[in-house]
Amino acid sequence: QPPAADALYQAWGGKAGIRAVMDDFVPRLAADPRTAPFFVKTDRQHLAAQLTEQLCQQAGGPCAYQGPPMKLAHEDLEITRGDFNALVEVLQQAMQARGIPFAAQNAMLARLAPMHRDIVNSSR
Ligand code: HEM
Repeated sequence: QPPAADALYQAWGGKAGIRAVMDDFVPRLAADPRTAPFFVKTDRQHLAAQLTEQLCQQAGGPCAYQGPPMKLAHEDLEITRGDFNALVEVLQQAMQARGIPFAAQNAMLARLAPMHRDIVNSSR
């Protein structure tokens, strides 16, 4: 029997579980010296809500991210591969802190990783 389409969503504890990780993740992004400069003016509640919709959708949950496409959302930011990797590390810290099972952490990262093509736009 194949895994349910929303197995990853369930492993994350549904939308509330995803939101809890994002509420941990966004303040970490604003605190980590590698990512903080990008988020000085950010509305953290808005970002956590938008990320929740997006990760919920990526996990196969009943959500539809309605925000700007990733290329447009990041085009003025000069994001390098190193910046992207730093954000992934901070996300790993948040997932770990919220007790997301390791396999479910990696499955989510695998779904987000291809977005680097639309987000990394600088080699500085
Ligand atoms: C897979 C990786 C990433 C995902 C899924 C992601 C997702 C998002 C989403 C959903 C938004 C909200 C767009 C909106 O509603 O306007 C956003 C905004 C933003 N992202 Fe990313 N992002 C990623 C990587 C990065 C990286 C690597 C950086 C910089 C280190 C970054 C910096 C920002 C900033 C500064 C904003 C704007 C926040 C604001 O409204 O002030 N993102 N991102």
